Amino acid sequence: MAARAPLSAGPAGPNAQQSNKIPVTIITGFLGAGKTTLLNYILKARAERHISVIENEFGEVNIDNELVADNLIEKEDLVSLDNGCVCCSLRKDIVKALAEIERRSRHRNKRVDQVILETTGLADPAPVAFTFFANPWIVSRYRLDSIVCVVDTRYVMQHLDEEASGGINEIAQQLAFSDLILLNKTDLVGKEQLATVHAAVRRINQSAQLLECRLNSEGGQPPLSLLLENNSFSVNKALQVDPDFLQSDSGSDLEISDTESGSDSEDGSEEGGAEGGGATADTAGGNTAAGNAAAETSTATCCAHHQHKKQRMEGQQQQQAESSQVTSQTAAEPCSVGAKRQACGMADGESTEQCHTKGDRRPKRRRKQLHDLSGVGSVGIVARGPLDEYRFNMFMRDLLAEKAKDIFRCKGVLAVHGYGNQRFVFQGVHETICYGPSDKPWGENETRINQIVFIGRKLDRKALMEGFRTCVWTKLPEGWQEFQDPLTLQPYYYNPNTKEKTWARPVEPNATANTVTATRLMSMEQPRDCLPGSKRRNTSATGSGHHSHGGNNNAAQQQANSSSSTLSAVAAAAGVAIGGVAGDQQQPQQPAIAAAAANAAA
Ligand SMILES: Nc1nc2c(ncn2[C@@H]2O[C@H](COP(=O)(O)OP(=O)(O)OP(=O)(O)O)[C@@H](O)[C@H]2O)c(=O)[nH]1
Repeated sequence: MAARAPLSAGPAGPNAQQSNKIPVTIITGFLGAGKTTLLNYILKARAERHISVIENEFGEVNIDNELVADNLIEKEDLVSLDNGCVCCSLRKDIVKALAEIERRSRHRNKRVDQVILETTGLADPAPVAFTFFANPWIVSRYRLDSIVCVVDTRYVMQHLDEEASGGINEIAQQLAFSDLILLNKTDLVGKEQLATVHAAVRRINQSAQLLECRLNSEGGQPPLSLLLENNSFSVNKALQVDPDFLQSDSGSDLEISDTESGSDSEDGSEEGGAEGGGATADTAGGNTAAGNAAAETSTATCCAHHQHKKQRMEGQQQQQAESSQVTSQTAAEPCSVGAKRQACGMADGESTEQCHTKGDRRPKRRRKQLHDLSGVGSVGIVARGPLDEYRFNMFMRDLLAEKAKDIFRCKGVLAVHGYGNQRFVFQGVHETICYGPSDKPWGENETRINQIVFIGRKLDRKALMEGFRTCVWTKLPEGWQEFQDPLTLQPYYYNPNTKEKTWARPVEPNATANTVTATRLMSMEQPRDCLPGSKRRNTSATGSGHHSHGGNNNAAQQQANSSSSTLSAVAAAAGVAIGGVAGDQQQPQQPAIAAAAANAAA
């Protein structure tokens, strides 16, 4: 895409350069907080604004694509990253996604005014944000406008308390890095709980703007002007939260090598073939981006060689401690951020990016995020054929009665017997379940494929799959009829020939044998040799692949690739396509689906 038309006429000079860049808003927030609801609200309320969306979903089934698609003007406005988590393994894929957005924009001759990136509910936004400063191609075209964090006021305290002891607290990280924090679902909490959440959030982030809202109801949403284009992301603020924000690490997924500087190869455009073709063409065509990029690359890191002690935030207290520590360092150290800004001739009010055009070092990649979510994983289930409503309700009721605390999130797109073409969307956050019709009906001849994902602790893949199998509607065997108990509405079955009566639905043997399949349990636990302090930290896993969350080692990779039950394979066996780039065949590499599907069948 050639230089983008400015959104508004701005002053000449560096600020004008900034305003020519496409603003990017990162939406973060824990599982089920309301990120997709926010995104859909923005897409509905956007008026003339052309918005492209990057969806990153953990797990191998991408339900959010379905939930967002209806609000897109065109399906090409959505690029999905569904093979892992952007903060761990897919940062390079962000670059590819942006190159893809640009390619489509050029192809359709349609400008993009705004990009919104929705991260997974477990992502640390810091490394994602870092990508917007470390990658020269991105720096030349995009600017990080703000990080918006959505908070589920009903469950946030539970998660803050629960995980603080287990290493990195995902929610605390998300809160700490955000510029705007939306305290959502205020309809589900009382004043006291709201006050507790307010105080807890403020302890973690003193500077972000806080807004209470009800994102799923009209009148409860903040005005768009508060959400987009408010230019509130600040590198200095990010450095206060994490002194390592612009520091290097030893990984390879975002490394900028000498040969890559000033070229687009790092950005994925070279590797991505057609995906990134646009970016390459621009650069080759003498676009100033390459120059900007090289300049930015060479110095983005006048801040990058600050030798702040390696520290990661572990819960609120440490974050606060770091915050004050950094403040004092900034004031005292000759190589503090503030000092560097002056050394670079950067006046107050100038962006860090301008500062970075005068330095002498290129950035290296920020340390790869390491999650340690012991016992947390996800299971995706695909079931062919409509569900029996009663049995599905009972299955979910029993499951949540036993495991609501451990099931952080479940969501799905379902077909239910007796409802014709009506497609259903199923949403669960712990025991809060929402289940209703989707705006998009099933196509007349579309195969009914249910997709559902469970994310949580100690998931029993086999039990989930077998439980779900009992929910699939099957034709009654010869002679049986269905009745309903008038009091409980529970169905029962009667065979007038044999006079048999049963509450359990009679099923022909093997009636559902091949209709239900589940992904392997994708663990989010950090493999031992990737944990801090290990000498065997993997640096080879790059880009798109099937990585477990934070588990980017070869073993995990091999397991993922050879898994006979990945959802892609399952989906292939079921005859559906899942995830990938909506409306485009040029997708990130998928495993050999046919082979995997054969394994799955075996
Ligand atoms: N009661 C209530 N429910 C809400 C509100 N906002 C969103 N929800 C519901 O919360 C559930 C989860 O919302 P999503 O937008 O899918 O959450 P998410 O953060 O995108 O979820 P993940 O992507 O899975 O992490 C859905 O059932 C929403 O309808 C709100 O203000 N009040």
